Amino acid sequence: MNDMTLTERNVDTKDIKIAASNVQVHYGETHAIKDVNVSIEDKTVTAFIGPSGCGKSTFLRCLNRMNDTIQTCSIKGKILLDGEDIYDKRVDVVQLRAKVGMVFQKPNPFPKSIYDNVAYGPKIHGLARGKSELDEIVEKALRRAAIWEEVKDRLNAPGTGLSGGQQQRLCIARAVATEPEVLLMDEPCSALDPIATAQVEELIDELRQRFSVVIVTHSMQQAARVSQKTAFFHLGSLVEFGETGQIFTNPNDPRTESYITGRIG
Ligand SMILES: Nc1ncnc2c1ncn2[C@@H]1O[C@H](COP(=O)(O)OP(=O)(O)OP(=O)(O)O)[C@@H](O)[C@H]1O
Repeated sequence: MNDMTLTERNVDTKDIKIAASNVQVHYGETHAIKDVNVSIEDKTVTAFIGPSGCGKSTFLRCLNRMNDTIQTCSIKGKILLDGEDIYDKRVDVVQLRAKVGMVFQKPNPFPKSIYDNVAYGPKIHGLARGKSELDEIVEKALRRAAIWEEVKDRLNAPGTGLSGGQQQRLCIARAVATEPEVLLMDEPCSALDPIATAQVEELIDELRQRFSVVIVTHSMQQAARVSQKTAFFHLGSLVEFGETGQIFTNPNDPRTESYITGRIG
């Protein structure tokens, strides 16, 4: 190995996981996303911030075609996952959503056992060859979501019987069980108390060792704590995107500054 190779390896060039270009979203007449271009890096937490109604959730949902289910919603532009167009007609949306998993604002476990909540995805995607392999996948996912110790003795109890914070970690376990490459989180802590929020935030930091996490949050403190990259949206436009530290301490755009100092929002 020569010196050149060593130098090149030391350069922090993260792979681009998702590249969105010229994305426009309409709900009927409402122009919700206006010409957004952004690259989401692998093994990075990217936070989407901005005032209510600015399009954060809409844009997040474009990244795994969650908006497909909304009749009035039309999307233009291009979103590439590892260079492949996710809106290509040949894309299997169920497979896409296994690769690009999602955790919602309100914990939404299925009305099934804790075990079945996590086993469901791996089962439908044929990830386990038998019961013991499925057991292993379920345990691994619950461990990764930092909830295994709390539920290992009651795997057959209903998921809906857990506390809010536990339910949210169960939903994270369900999302990671299919070995996603990207995890989208839409205000995942807004229904949680400060202790459960801290647990989920810690978990987000661990999850990014394995894949890329995109989180919509209303809490600027949370964005500053968990993310490395921040995107500020305003009235459907992506106003500013950059290193989280820079966005919060030295924003380039006056609108970003107004938002982070509490003047708009
Ligand atoms: N299903 C829908 N049908 C019609 N309009 C919608 C729909 N979902 C969102 N919108 C509109 O699109 C715009 C962007 O909404 P979106 O929920 O993406 O914003 P947001 O930044 O996530 O807001 P919040 O922080 O309040 O959740 C808003 O004008 C909203 O009213």
